[in-house]
Amino acid sequence: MSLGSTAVAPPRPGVSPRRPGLAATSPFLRAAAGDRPDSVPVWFMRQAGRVLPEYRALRATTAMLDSCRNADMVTEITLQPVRRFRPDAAIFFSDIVLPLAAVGVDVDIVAGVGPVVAHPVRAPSDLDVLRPLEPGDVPYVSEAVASLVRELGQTPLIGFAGAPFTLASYLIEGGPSRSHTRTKALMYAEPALWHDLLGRLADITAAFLRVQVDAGADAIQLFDSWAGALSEDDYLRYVAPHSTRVLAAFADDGIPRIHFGVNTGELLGAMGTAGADVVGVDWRVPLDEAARRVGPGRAVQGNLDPAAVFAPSDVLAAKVRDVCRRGAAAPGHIFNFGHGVLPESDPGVLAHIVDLVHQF
Ligand SMILES: Cc1c2[nH]c(c1CCC(=O)O)Cc1[nH]c(c(CCC(=O)O)c1C)Cc1[nH]c(c(CCC(=O)O)c1C)Cc1[nH]c(c(C)c1CCC(=O)O)C2
Repeated sequence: MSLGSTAVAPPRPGVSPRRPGLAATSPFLRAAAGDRPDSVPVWFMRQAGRVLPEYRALRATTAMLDSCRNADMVTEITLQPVRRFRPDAAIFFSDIVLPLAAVGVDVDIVAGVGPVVAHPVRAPSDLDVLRPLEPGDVPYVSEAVASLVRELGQTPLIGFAGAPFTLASYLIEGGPSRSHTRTKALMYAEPALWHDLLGRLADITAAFLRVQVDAGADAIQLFDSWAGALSEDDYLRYVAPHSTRVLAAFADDGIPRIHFGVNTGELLGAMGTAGADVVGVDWRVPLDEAARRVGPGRAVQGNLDPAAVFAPSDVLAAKVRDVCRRGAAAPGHIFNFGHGVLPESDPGVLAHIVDLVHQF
């Protein structure tokens, strides 16, 4: 398989290309496929970085996006939480804005703030910078994925990307936003510009995921973190067609596709229909109810409140068991938080949660 070519990879149903047999043995891959492994698989969104002193030490003198462009650092940071917590999957260390920077968008990640875009998208000419992403734009990604697949042994690697709506929000607002006001204003007032923008972002997202999958990623997660800001009607009209196109590009790869957003209780069915094998659920909807909303044939991922790590240990244990019990209502369940690990979390408590889930 040539990373430099645009040829479509041959289908490899249910089998990891670099690690044949993993699909049958990995609890994470089995649950994603709707099966019930002996123990409930668990990993944590944002497990790579944030809470680990060894991450902070490694990152001390390197800017966030520069660390994402260094294959050795990406490999090491991805492995750090795997060594500490022994989760059932690793998540690739990168960021949702990395592919935007790789095609030439002037974006940086400001500590404590998040992504900041120098020239927000406001007019048709602002779209010119959003050219297609080529594998050669992100050589460090294929290099890091390949070395991780060698290092991880039996632990599957999750590749990821930001979904078109969430990326569009950063591009239009110029940075993080609570209300997504400018984003919605453009969506309602200029539908042609909106669909041109989301179409370009879908292409970039699919190309970024393709690089990770062709290099050996065993699963993908599409983060539409801010889709919960939309009504179902608007989601279906303005967003779902583009996310569907991204996920459809991996229909023949035989790898699980996870689709996640925050505050998406009313969108769970729609996000599943957009082409996911696994729907990520935040902590606001109990998992048995979420499984009902997602509908048959799809697994769920979630959904412990990330703030539960600050609860007394008996309260935490009861909450973990409750999530596991309710998750059994779905065809498959992957334990996770309902959103990313909070930066103040104690790494020891995270390791304890992994043990609790495995003992369930
Ligand atoms: C919205 C979003 C972003 N990035 C991401 C999302 C979607 C997930 C979600 O909803 O939380 C996804 C992401 N970002 C990062 C990962 C790495 C893998 C992982 O551990 O999950 C993943 C999967 C690394 C990161 N991305 C970022 C950090 C922190 C940078 C640092 O250590 O200084 C990490 C480890 C920075 C970032 N990047 C972004 C934000 C909001 C921030 C936080 C800013 C801050 O609080 O300082 C954009």
